[in-house]
Amino acid sequence: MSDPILSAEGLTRIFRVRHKERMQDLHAVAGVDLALHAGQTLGIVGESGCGKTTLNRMLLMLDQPSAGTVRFRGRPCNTLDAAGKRAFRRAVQPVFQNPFSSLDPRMRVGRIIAEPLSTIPGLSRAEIDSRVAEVLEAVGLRATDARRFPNEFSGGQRQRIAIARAIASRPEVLMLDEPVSSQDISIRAQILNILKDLQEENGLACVFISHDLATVRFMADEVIVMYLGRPVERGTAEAICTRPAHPYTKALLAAALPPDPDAAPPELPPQGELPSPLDPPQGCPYHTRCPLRMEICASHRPAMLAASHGGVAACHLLEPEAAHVA
Ligand SMILES: Nc1ncnc2c1ncn2[C@@H]1O[C@H](COP(=O)(O)OP(=O)(O)OP(=O)(O)O)[C@@H](O)[C@H]1O
Repeated sequence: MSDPILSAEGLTRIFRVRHKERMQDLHAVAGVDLALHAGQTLGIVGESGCGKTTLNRMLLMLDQPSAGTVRFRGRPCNTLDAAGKRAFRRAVQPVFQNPFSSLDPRMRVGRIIAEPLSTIPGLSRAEIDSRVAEVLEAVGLRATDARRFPNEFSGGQRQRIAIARAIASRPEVLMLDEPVSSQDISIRAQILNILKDLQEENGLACVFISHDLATVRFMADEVIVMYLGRPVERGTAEAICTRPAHPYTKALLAAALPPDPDAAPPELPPQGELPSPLDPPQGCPYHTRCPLRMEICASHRPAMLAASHGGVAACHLLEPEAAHVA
């Protein structure tokens, strides 16, 4: 396989926050390893607060890790010089969740989309206009929409404008942070299909972040499931969604499936609330909600172990001596 375009080792972000009158460490992301190859889509899934956005911001070089390294084409991002950073900004483009706040309402759509093209030296006005028209059409809008302002468009159209801007500089990687969760259900499939077509036509690599495993399954090749800042399972989207090994992934999957009146209740509903990341449980971080917890889960954090689906999961049930319990 080719070298990864973007990769991370031991990526960790600790925020210092005031809690109950004293300063405390909050481990928003802890020890994430990943590698993104050309043309591949990596899904990152987990419920609100599990660290997805913080991870995305570090991968985009918008936030500094507290520990660990992000690499762009093998080079640590914190060693990139000005030219390296420009190359990174051109190659790695974000699409955020909310196109109402991510598009400047005072700028015409054409200027918004042309912004990332400023990282490409020597482009003429005509070349910029032609690329803007091309990407507007690629997302199903009209070239003449370049003259309009964002508030003249619906939410779904604005997200398409955000996608047009992201692809304008012919990036290698799209970083998609909940790109459809602020959209009406009827618009979601349309935007996901546009993204999938762009991905296939341009060989784009994508990081696709979502709380919804069904959406991630549609978009991603590989999936990392996060819980309280840590990866708890990873594998192919097909494996994770058909043969999940971790009880948390099973719970996410049950929540993502459309309700079936004839089906039995979900096998493993999670119990209780998500613990505070300021006071994470000892041992396995999921043990306080896990219906299959064993004694060891409260005291020992499980290592990532090979799962039968070919990926890995951090669960004591995968240890050979637990086989009789599973
Ligand atoms: N700047 C910050 N300062 C302090 N804590 C933060 C900061 N940013 C995020 N956090 C905390 O880090 C944890 C992870 O947050 P993050 O936004 O990355 O999660 P998420 O999975 O993206 O959730 P959501 O989908 O709700 O955005 C949360 O507990 C959050 O409160």
